[in-house]
Amino acid sequence: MPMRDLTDQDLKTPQGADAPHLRLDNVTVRLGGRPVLDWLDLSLDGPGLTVILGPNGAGKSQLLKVMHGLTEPEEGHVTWNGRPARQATREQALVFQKPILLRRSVAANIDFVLKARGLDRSKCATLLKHVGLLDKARQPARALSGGEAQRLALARALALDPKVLFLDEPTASLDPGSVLAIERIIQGAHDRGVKVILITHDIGQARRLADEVVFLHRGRVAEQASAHHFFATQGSAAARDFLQHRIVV
Ligand SMILES: Nc1ncnc2c1ncn2[C@@H]1O[C@H](COP(=O)(O)OP(=O)(O)OP(=O)(O)O)[C@@H](O)[C@H]1O
Repeated sequence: MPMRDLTDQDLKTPQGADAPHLRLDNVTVRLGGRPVLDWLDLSLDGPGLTVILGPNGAGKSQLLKVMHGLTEPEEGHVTWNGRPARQATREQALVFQKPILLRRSVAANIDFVLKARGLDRSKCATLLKHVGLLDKARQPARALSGGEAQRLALARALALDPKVLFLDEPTASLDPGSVLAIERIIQGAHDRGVKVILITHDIGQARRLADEVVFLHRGRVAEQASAHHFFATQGSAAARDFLQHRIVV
């Protein structure tokens, strides 16, 4: 594995001329004969950490896939800085709740994406150190614990120097220590100017990390507000019920 000293530059996100601007207009996705995103409108402007909250089945994961350009909506448009979402995927990285790792070493999982994108392969060690996995570099990735695997998935995502990082429940079913370790990595990316869009069911995590909250209900944006405002005063009964751990209808 190529090794060299750490530099600040290794983890610095290249800043484009613009902070990212996302627009979804009238987005509809139907699955199994029913709309899971239903004429949805949403704008996310500038950097910061946006948390997407909502009950099970609200359409959060589908929304993330549409924003990332992985799924084409049947109706409507998704644009990043005016370009169709599918043309912006190389500036973005997505981490799923259950990371899919190559049957190779921990280091090879990072090296693979650096090589594939023609990026500086010598930053592999830097990234592994950043997520606390340098001592496991030569171990099989498939033997990592859930929390370690998720940290490797984050390192692999950060290897792409994304301007936007999509995270779909990255800390689900992890212990509190692992959750905090991953939150520190997410916060670090946010502090370096990466736009982070995070789905979580952990309200404490949303309070700790969010600059802005988007509350999704039945495939539509029920609320969008600064985190401070959202947690102080919810504008919809659905969001109030959600925060009070009541069943959202
Ligand atoms: N392939 C599919 N075929 C039919 N329906 C689907 C399919 N994938 C997802 N759905 C439905 O779409 C709806 C939205 O799913 P999605 O996974 O986006 O919800 P979510 O808000 O992320 O839920 P959760 O919090 O449980 O992860 C759900 O009702 C789900 O059952």
